[in-house]
Amino acid sequence: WSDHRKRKFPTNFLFGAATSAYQVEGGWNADGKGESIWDKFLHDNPDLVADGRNGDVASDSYHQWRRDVEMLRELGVDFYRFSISWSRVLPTGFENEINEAGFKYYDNLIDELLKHEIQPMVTLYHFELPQPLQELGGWTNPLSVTWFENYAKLVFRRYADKVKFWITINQPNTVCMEGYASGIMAPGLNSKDVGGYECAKNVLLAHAKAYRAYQTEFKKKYEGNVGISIAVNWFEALSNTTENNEAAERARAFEFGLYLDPIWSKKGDFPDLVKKIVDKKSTEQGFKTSRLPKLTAAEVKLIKGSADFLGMNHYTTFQVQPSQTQFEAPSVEDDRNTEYTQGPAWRAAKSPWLKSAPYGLYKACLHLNLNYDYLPIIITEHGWSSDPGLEDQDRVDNMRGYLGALLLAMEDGTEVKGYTAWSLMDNVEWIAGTSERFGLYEVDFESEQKTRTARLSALVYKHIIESREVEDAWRPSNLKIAITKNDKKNNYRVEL
Ligand SMILES: CCCCCCCCCCCCC/C=C/[C@@H](O)[C@@H](N)CO[C@@H]1O[C@H](CO)[C@@H](O)[C@H](O)[C@H]1O
Repeated sequence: WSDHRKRKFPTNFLFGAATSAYQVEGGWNADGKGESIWDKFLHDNPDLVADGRNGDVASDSYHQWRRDVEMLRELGVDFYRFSISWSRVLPTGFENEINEAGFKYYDNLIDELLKHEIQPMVTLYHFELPQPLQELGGWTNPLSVTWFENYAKLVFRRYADKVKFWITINQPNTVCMEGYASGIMAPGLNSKDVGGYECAKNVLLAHAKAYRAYQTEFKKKYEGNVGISIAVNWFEALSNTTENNEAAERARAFEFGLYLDPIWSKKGDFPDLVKKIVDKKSTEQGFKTSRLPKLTAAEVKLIKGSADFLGMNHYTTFQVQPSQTQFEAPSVEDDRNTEYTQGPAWRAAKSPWLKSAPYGLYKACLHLNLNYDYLPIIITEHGWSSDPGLEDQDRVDNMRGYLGALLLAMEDGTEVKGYTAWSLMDNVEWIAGTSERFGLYEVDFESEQKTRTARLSALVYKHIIESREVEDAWRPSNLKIAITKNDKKNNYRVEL
């Protein structure tokens, strides 16, 4: 695990930084933008936000996008992962009413990126459904599959010539289980028994329809890649007992297998383990049909193989044992029956769920290799939360630890094509507001321009990108960052 051989990222490995629309853009109702579920959720529940800062203004990227691109140039990244706000371009969610001013914002951003040879990696859906669609049931309505497909096609049509990396949906696990089951994210539904699973089915179908549409209409001409980002944190047994090993297997199946298996497993469909548990409990609980919806043979076929790459969002590791308390039933929690802890000695970030355990990334990568036949991966998010402050040594240590683990996983056969730091800048961390800072750049939320200043981690990341290696002892002489010409900039056409 820790020999001292020098390992380097290959020259065609891509480095990037990420944000999402609600978290950075602000301009929540500017120039004809419609209301999204996050606008409504936090306007209706202001007390939910830890420090009261919601996404109304956020980091003001709606106006500060030139500075954002300048920061990306300072870092020397190959690509910028950002999301399009569905409500900004289609205020009602439907394609009959297009907000040209909203599209203009993304036109400007994309053109500015390309002008500086930074590739746009566009996420079509990062947690923000247009509110009018939520009022029709949101992702629990089977029509959501068509709503998303139509929206995706419209955006593909507009940008297929400029955007070569697409992510359909960010973290279906979060969208469904935190939005519809636990309700701690928008739209805040508490449908612990059925809603989360219905959402999972529809989100997967929506993703697959968008993928197939790209294949049919755009792939040949534009040769872009379409993937999906899934939260793949690592879940392992708290100790080596049969009960704990089985609980860890359940955690992996419910937390990410539910979304990975239908796309990448040999037979497609939801994991057998999840089907077996939910089907059995549903019968015992008096349901006539399983709370886990069935995928028809045609749906299994549609979803299977519907991605050019896995966008892996990885932050941390959880140690798993069977739940020590009885969950309310019926519920996803009761189905999964797990309890998570984290190593007491692991360094803790500002977010209560986030501790540093780089070996977990290595194990997760090997797990994916073994179970999903060496699928191509781009790390589409990894990051660390802190208090404000420019000397973020913890973030630096975390990034170095995880990039070191990634190099080992690649050496051991994992097909990783790129890495994305979350986040380019401080932003609205959902209900944590701005109380948890994830940025390589600090944002002064009190200032008029939402002034951005490079942290130590920005300089270290820049050095890693330039040198393509992780040097623990490297430190800049000061915290000034400037744009350097990078002749070796990657040509983004990655072979997947
Ligand atoms: C003894 C302590 C044990 C702590 C156990 C806590 C149990 C918590 C239960 C699980 C909670 C899961 C938390 C994991 C969350 C991340 O995977 C998720 N937040 C990643 O989402 C992306 O992360 C960014 C930073 O949070 C976010 O800003 C971005 O929008 C998301 O795409």
